[in-house]
This record gives sequence, structure tokens and C-alpha cells, in this order.
Amino acid sequence: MSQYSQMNERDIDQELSRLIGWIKIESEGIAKLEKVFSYRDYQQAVQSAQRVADLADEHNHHPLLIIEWGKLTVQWWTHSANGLSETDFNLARATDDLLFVPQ
Ligand SMILES: C[C@H](O)[C@H](O)[C@H]1CNC2=NC(N)=NC(=O)C2=N1
Repeated sequence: MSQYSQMNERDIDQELSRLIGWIKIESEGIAKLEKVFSYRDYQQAVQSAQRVADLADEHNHHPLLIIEWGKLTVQWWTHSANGLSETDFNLARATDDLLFVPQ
């Protein structure tokens, strides 16, 4: 099994239960991992998006990013698998590590 193979429902649910704030959504018939991060203003959301973009390039795996005022939505899935792979979960965890800001 490659890091990019489509996962089965059981493995997806098990991995999901270990994450905080990430949900599974279905968009255009494709399962995706989504989390919304909140910020003080637009610039903070933009800067966070840039950090996720750098992470994505490092791994050659790219999420959908939606920037709004005070809000960044991140969606991970694997285009080549038409769904979720281990790589998406690894990068969801990496996104959390990257965007975690101690209060
Ligand atoms: C050629 C290149 O490796 C592929 O197009 C990569 C790029 N980034 C990617 N990103 C994501 N999220 N899924 C992919 O299948 C994917 N494929």
C-alpha cells in the first residue's frame, strides 16, 4: 500500500477519532478532511495560509485553502486516489503542529 492509496472507511474513522477539529466532508463525491482555523484578522489568516502552502510544496501534496476575514479553511484529500490517503492524515497533523499558537 502506498502512502497515497485510498483508505477504507474503517481506517478513515479510526484516524479521524485521533484528530481534533478535523471532519470528513464529501464534496463532488470525494471524501475530504476539513478544518477551519480562526484568527484575529485577515492578515493572520493569509500568513497561516502561506505556511500551509510551504508545507504543501515540501511534501508535493496540496490542500484547498480558503481565506476569509479571521478564518482559514483547509481541505486535504488525494486527487490521484479520489479520496483520503495516509498522506492526508499526516499532513492534517502537520497542519495542526504548524498553526498551533500557544495562548
Ligand atoms: C505530479 C504531482 O506529483 C501530483 O500532481 C501531486 C501534486 N499535489 C497533489 N496534491 C494532492 N492533494 N493530491 C494529489 O494527488 C497531488 N498530486
